[in-house]
Amino acid sequence: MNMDQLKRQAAARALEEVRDGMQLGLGTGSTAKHFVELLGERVAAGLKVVGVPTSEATRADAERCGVPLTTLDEIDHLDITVDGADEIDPELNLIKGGGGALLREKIVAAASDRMIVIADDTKWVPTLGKFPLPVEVIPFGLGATRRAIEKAFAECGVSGQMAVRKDKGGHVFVTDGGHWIVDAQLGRIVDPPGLAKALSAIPGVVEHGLFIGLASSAVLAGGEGIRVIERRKPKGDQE
Ligand SMILES: O=C[C@H](O)[C@H](O)[C@H](O)COP(=O)(O)O
Repeated sequence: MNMDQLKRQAAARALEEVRDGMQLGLGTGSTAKHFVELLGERVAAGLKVVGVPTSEATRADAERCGVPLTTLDEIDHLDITVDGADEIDPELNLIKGGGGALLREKIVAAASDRMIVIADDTKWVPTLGKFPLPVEVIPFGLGATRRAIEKAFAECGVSGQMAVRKDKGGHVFVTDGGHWIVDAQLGRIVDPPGLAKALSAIPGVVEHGLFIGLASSAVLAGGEGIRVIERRKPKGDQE
């Protein structure tokens, strides 16, 4: 089975949790796209749900697949968000934002009763950090923001190269929110909750790709089948 088939399997397993009448957060990326497509098939067969997309790309996919959409202004909570991840650790802390959608993804995940992370099992890591950590920043004053980020890294016992993300054409990548992304090659993040807190406190940092205490479960598809890992601590508990 190839990687794409594994991603689709994980998406199909998460879909089993969806019930009629649910309000869903729709993640972004190649794995979440499978979920939106499979959800669209269920909607066509009569399932009644509404979704809040976490990016313009997912909005377009959902519209194409016939999934009815709403916003967090029109509804007051989401039952489940299903989203992919770039790395998942045994505490179900995540690195997200490889596709640049981390800000909306985090807003949507935080508004959800449950967040189910779907992935092929190569995303499962003992320690976060091999995948470059995306930090979404305001372009104004970027030099000062970068220095503050470096200081936060040092205080949290990590260091590494930082680079402003570029698109395929070599232009600065601009997020759906109109911001830029700095990717930091940290290697090994020893204290993800501590680093998340330090980055969130920096003016100029809009959001970062550390998702701490947000995932309720992870569905990992691998050569030997599907593993579902439940979070031990309640949602929002960062200790
Ligand atoms: O910004 C993008 C998201 O955080 C994605 O969920 C993450 O990058 C994983 O994407 P994929 O399923 O394509 O590996």
